[in-house]
Amino acid sequence: MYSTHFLDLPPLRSAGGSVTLPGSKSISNRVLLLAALSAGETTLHDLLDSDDTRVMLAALETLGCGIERLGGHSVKVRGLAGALPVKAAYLFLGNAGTAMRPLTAALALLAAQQGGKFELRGIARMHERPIGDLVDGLRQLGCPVDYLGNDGYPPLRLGTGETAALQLDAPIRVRGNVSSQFLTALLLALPLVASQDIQIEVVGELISKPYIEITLKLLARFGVTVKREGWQRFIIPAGSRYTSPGSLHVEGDASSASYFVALGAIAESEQGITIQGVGLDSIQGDIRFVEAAQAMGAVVTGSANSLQIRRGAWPLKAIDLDCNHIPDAAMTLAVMALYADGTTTLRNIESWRVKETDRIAAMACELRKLGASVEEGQDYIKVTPPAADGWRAASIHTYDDHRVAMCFSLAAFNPVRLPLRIEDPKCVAKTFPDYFEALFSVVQADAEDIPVICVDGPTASGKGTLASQLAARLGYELLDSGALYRVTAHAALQAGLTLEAGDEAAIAELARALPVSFDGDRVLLSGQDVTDAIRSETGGMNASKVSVLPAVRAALVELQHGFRRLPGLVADGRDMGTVIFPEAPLKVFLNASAEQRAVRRHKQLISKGVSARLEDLLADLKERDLRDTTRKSAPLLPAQDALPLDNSELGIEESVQLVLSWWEGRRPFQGA
Ligand SMILES: Nc1ncnc2c1ncn2[C@@H]1O[C@H](COP(=O)(O)OP(=O)(O)O)[C@@H](O)[C@H]1O
Ligand SMILES: Nc1ccn([C@@H]2O[C@H](COP(=O)(O)OP(=O)(O)O)[C@@H](O)[C@H]2O)c(=O)n1
Repeated sequence: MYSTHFLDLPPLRSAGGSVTLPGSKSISNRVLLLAALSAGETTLHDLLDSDDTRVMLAALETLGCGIERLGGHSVKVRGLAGALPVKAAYLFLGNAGTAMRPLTAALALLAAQQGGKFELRGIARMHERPIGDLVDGLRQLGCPVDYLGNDGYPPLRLGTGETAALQLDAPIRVRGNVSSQFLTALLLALPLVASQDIQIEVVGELISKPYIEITLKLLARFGVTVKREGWQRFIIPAGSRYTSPGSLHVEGDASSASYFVALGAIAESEQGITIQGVGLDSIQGDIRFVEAAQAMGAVVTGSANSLQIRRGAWPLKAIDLDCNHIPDAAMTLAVMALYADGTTTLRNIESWRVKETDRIAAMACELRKLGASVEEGQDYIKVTPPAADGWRAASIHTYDDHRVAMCFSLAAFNPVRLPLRIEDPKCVAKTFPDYFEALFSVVQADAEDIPVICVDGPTASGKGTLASQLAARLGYELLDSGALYRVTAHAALQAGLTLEAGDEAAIAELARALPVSFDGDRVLLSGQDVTDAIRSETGGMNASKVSVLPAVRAALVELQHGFRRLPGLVADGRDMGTVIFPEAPLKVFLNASAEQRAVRRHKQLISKGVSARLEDLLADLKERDLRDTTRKSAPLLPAQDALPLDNSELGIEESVQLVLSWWEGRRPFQGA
């Protein structure tokens, strides 16, 4: 996951390959609860790992349910078979609506039936999210429920510790036009107490039917078949009992699929995009996004559990669509509209106004930043793409809304090759923590569009420190080119070679196929951790010796170019700006006095428990400087367009901030 303040996407060119989607949030939390309420053990595979599911798992453990994490995205749940081993508990449910509502219903009923007492709380925002309709329904059933804060909102106390008689004769009436999660909560909970037929009556038109359908299908997997009359009446048959299906795979999230369906429709591609984990048999309503994408031009084929998408019509075809059936995925259509041949109108989307943010206002504002013309109504949005010369490099504000962040990433395919900034990219954690990693695994940019920041300079000037900080703040890849010379020298010595010109060809051959890999800050040679060996002062001196040999330098060029990957690169070395990435948009030449550098290195070594004499270090460092600056091949010199930075008097953070401000000055996102 990218936890940076922002993530800059270079202009993207094409796409192709396969992505596996994280599990559906709605399904994950429903099956966790169902498995916990069932008799028997259930192994759940492909669960979503997110804030909401973590909260649910913790709550179930508190309630005495056995949870065994099997690694990957699998857990084994030992069900409670409807019994309450823990009769009193305090549950903190964060901001997880998909945990708060169903747990409220289930625990209120079980507390009344078995004499329990539970307190359910969340974060402040959770205490502003209404729950009154559900509480009214539970009170009709005879469950004692108390508001501990404001009436109509969590926190709640469920039960009194005594049993209470349940009234199951009269139909329970719930309003259909409020959150379908209340109806889902009752449907999940009532089979626990179905000593007789129990009826739920929906008053008014039921919204979000696809989500109720998911609930009913999952109940059936756990052995409970609810009868329904249209969408107005649901009957839970007497004697219903949850039984474990043994194991169950959670489908990939169909709303998350929309970004990759759109990607397939937008990007040039030889092989197309394949989505694994969700397909045409999906039980999720948002799978119907596929039809909307097809109407805009996507060519989609699929099987039960996967989808293949290719670009069809280009430009995309503008559409006019009622999006009531796919409210979440429809945001993706608003971004696809940037590539359409006219004005796209998305109607019946008033629910966007009350989601994570006012999504109609948010989409309109951000689309306009890109240059689109947007008309916004109470329940619709009309998007007209920018003219070819009307596109702007925008910094997209994401409103703590995962879907805004994900759908706008597709604007990086703009035809005028402008980069795009996504603010607060970690907001995708709500449903798809590794969204950007998944995106980068299937998209390509032209190498010259992938930005490189070069940090060159002499030993102990702070290059490594500065470069790794820059990479961390920008979410960029890091190239520690010195490590490659260090590993080459190490491999040469291991192979019995000298580090002199006589062995140049042999060392170069080794370097050309160097089996080096990086694992965090560990350096591996043929899978063996050689970090400590190469990071020694002798390792540095040996590197300096092999780095003089032109054939060795040439042999390492391709390996270094390979580090230029999405979304960008910070490269640290001696010749990054002069030889390896001469067209890099920012080059920094770092320096500090030899004495300062010797003191820094001395401190660094002492802190690692390595004893060293300052005078020796100063002499070594001067020797290395001399060799690096006077060698014939790629000597240590500032590139002509490098910005010098003498950090003798600057702290680390000051240096980092200064270079970040230089970088910002070269980015096109004005006023970001
Ligand atoms: N601007 C700075 N001010 C003070 N110390 C620094 C600064 N930059 C780096 N250092 C310290 O100097 C030492 C050498 O830095 P390092 O990044 O390893 O240098 P290089 O990669 O250029 O050899 C480290 O202990 C680091 O914490
Ligand atoms: N791009 C590079 C990087 C390192 N090197 C050589 O490799 C040696 C070790 O590099 P390094 O960056 O790991 O060393 P320090 O600056 O951290 O001491 C340097 O002294 C250079 O001689 C190089 O020639 N070109």
